[in-house]
Amino acid sequence: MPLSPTATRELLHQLEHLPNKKLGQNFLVDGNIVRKSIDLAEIGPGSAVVEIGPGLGTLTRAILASGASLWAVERDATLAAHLRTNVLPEQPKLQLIEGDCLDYPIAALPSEHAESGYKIVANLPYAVSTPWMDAVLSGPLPQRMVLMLQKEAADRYVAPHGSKTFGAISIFLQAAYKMHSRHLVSAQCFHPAPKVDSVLLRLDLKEDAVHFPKEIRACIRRIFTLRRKQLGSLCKKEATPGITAWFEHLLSKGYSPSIRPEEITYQDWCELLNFC
Ligand SMILES: C[S@@+](CC[C@H](N)C(=O)[O-])C[C@H]1O[C@@H](n2cnc3c(N)ncnc32)[C@H](O)[C@@H]1O
Repeated sequence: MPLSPTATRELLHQLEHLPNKKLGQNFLVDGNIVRKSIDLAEIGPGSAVVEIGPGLGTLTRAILASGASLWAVERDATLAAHLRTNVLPEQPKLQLIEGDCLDYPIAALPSEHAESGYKIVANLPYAVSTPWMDAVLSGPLPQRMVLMLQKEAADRYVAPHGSKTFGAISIFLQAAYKMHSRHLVSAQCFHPAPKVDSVLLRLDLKEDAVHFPKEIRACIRRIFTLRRKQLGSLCKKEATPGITAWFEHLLSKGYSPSIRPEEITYQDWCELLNFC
């Protein structure tokens, strides 16, 4: 396992591979962070786990060492070939596909595992973390996610209503997940060191998780593209009886007619489902 910057540089040299910035190739080189990710995930024999972007296979091997079964998706052809040659043959519990996580948000996880409870453990490619999360939220929802993320994205996921970063993704995530823990991770834990701050986040599925259907997620996303406008005029624009009735319900609860979308709590956004 290349758990030092030197070993990682050597392996990349052997593979004649330069880390690709566009694919967010910042490889983990810190054993403590790998261990922490596995501890937070609480996985073992019998667990079904999905990993996005296994890269050189560092986190991958640690997940497999726990005894879990793993489904992974890697977009980079060189890294996927490395994993097929050097990791797959010795790891019967690994299923790897070469592809884009936006097309395969939970890799090739079979539907029986997706329905009966699975976890996601990943050091995400930061550029696609939000559209990927949106795809994951289409369901079936994972029981737990332990994710390395750009701090800015993590902040949006857990932003409280009323803050500038509260948006559609905050509503969908907070309706379904509770944040168990959030740790800042130093840039020195990666090779090459990223220029942005990173956070390790654990999210656990709530017992009373609320799942927004696709059309309602699209409607809320449209509303948040005009987040500085008054919610009343945005609801009028949407022009559906459900959203009009929901807005009237908000007014009856004491919200001001000039309220903006970001000032509504995620719980009140969840009530939209009772009207649609
Ligand atoms: C931050 S690195 C993590 C690598 C490895 N898991 C680790 O922790 O060292 C992100 C990984 O995601 C891969 N990747 C980037 N975009 C992807 C996409 N759209 N779909 C699947 N994998 C992607 C990169 O090639 C890279 O291997």
